[in-house]
Amino acid sequence: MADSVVAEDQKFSLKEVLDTFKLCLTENKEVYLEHYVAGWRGLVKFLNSLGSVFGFISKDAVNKIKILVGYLEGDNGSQYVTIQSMMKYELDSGLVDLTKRGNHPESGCRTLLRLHRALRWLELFLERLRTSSEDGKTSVMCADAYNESLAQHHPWVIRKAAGMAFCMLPGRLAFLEVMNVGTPEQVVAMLGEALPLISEVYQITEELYAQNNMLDLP
Ligand SMILES: CCCCCCCCCCCCC/C=C/[C@@H](O)[C@H](COP(=O)(O)O)NC(=O)CCCCCCCCCCCCCCC
Repeated sequence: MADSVVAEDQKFSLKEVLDTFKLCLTENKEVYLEHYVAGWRGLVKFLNSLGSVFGFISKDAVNKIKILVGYLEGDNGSQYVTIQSMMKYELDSGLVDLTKRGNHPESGCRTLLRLHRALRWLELFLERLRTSSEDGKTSVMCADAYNESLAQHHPWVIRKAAGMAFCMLPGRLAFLEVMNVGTPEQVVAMLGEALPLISEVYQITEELYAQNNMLDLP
């Protein structure tokens, strides 16, 4: 993918993603948009390294990353430092389509909500991977995590395409290897470190959207 947001030749490392999620929270538990987006960039790198069947998924993620980077680097970038400040700014300025898509189809809030839902999938999937046995099937772990989370927000045709892509996932060992951490035991240990961070960022964001009645933004 010739894309400046996620260059193809960059190698994925789980450590890098872990580090970006570590940077995500401010002292008073707000979520830095810059690091959140950087975490997603790292994950997309991983997805790209798995092959072109996942292209339609990474393309959508990259589009959403680009929208958010556009805001971060735009004239009102200072309003987009944290998810909290973004939400306040967009709501106060009437920049969010709350019930149906209209003048603001690509608000930061609705765009980030899509990635946020995908973060729940990631959390569920990585937890399955972490606790799986040697003969565990990544395709099944991935599909179970998806059905429990993101699938509820996707129409039939996307669910179907996603289901087909999952079947192309490498087996557990090969999968752990692409993470570039070391032995399977070391990957499992690092997942154990990464998951609470991902989970905390997810929970904080989820509560924020819930408090503002924005969990169903169109
Ligand atoms: C490792 C295998 C990767 C499987 C990825 C599982 C998620 C499957 C998602 C399928 C999304 C299909 C693409 C289209 C989505 C959009 O319709 C839909 C709605 O957007 P809209 O309201 O703007 O229309 N978009 C979304 O829900 C956002 C999807 C974002 C998916 C990002 C997935 C990144 C996966 C990263 C893999 C990392 C693996 C773990 C490594 C440590």
